Amino acid sequence: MQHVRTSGPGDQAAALDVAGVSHSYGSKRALNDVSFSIAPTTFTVLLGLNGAGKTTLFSLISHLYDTRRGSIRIFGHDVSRASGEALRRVGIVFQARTLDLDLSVHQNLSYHASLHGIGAGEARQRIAALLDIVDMPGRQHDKARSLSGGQMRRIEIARALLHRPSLLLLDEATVGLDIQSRAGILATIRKLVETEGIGVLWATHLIDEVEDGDHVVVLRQGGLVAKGKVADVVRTSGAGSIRDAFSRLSRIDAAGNAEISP
Ligand SMILES: Nc1ncnc2c1ncn2[C@@H]1O[C@H](COP(=O)(O)OP(=O)(O)OP(=O)(O)O)[C@@H](O)[C@H]1O
Repeated sequence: MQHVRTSGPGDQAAALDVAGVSHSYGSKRALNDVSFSIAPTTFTVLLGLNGAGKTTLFSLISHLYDTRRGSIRIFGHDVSRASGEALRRVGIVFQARTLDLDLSVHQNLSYHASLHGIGAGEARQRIAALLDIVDMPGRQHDKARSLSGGQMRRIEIARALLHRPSLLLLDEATVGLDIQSRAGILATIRKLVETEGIGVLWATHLIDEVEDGDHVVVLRQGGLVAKGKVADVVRTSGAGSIRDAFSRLSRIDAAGNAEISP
């Protein structure tokens, strides 16, 4: 993986720079000294089995939790010290469903547009354009309750893009969806990298969501066990495929210890 380091905020900075981040819930260590960077306009898969620490990392990046050990920078802006500047550049789709089911698609989106200071006229145009991008054209007046799980996810993706972020984070965005909806949403997000030039961090435990050209960051029990381009991770782990590499990298012995050192 390309590792971009800069001394301060700016366009040349990494889209996301996670440096030496640890987090504990009481005595439970959920993340342990995790460091990686993602470059702008790349699709990076954050891979980890249940409990690997993906959601904890997203909670720190989105400043739901304060980062007490290590630092997180978004385009050079420190999430703890300049959270407004940092978070303005990021859109987030959380694992849990967050649409208000009693509101229409437009009402759900325009509420968030106003939170971002987008006026009503601009919001209307932006919403129409985003519904096209997420393959839900003209669905402004549908009640959220009437949408399928996959369609709701698409609206949540549109909502995360309202303020034109340069980095999009998605936490298990396809969980609970059928195989066709999963593939469709993944294709939509991959296209966004090309057409909108945004960087994406896609968290999943599903190895079939990884493609050969992707970058991957692999977490196991809160530790980073691999990072880089798929081909590099496959080679360094001595595996024959990314599926095989993930299986080896995620392996835990009977005593609950990791079998392969990072
Ligand atoms: N609020 C909490 N209190 C205590 N422990 C927690 C809390 N949230 C997460 N953990 C623990 O921290 C570890 C990492 O959990 P996390 O949810 O970040 O992993 P994950 O990779 O997102 O898994 P999943 O895919 O199941 O959501 C797990 O051992 C989990 O049990």
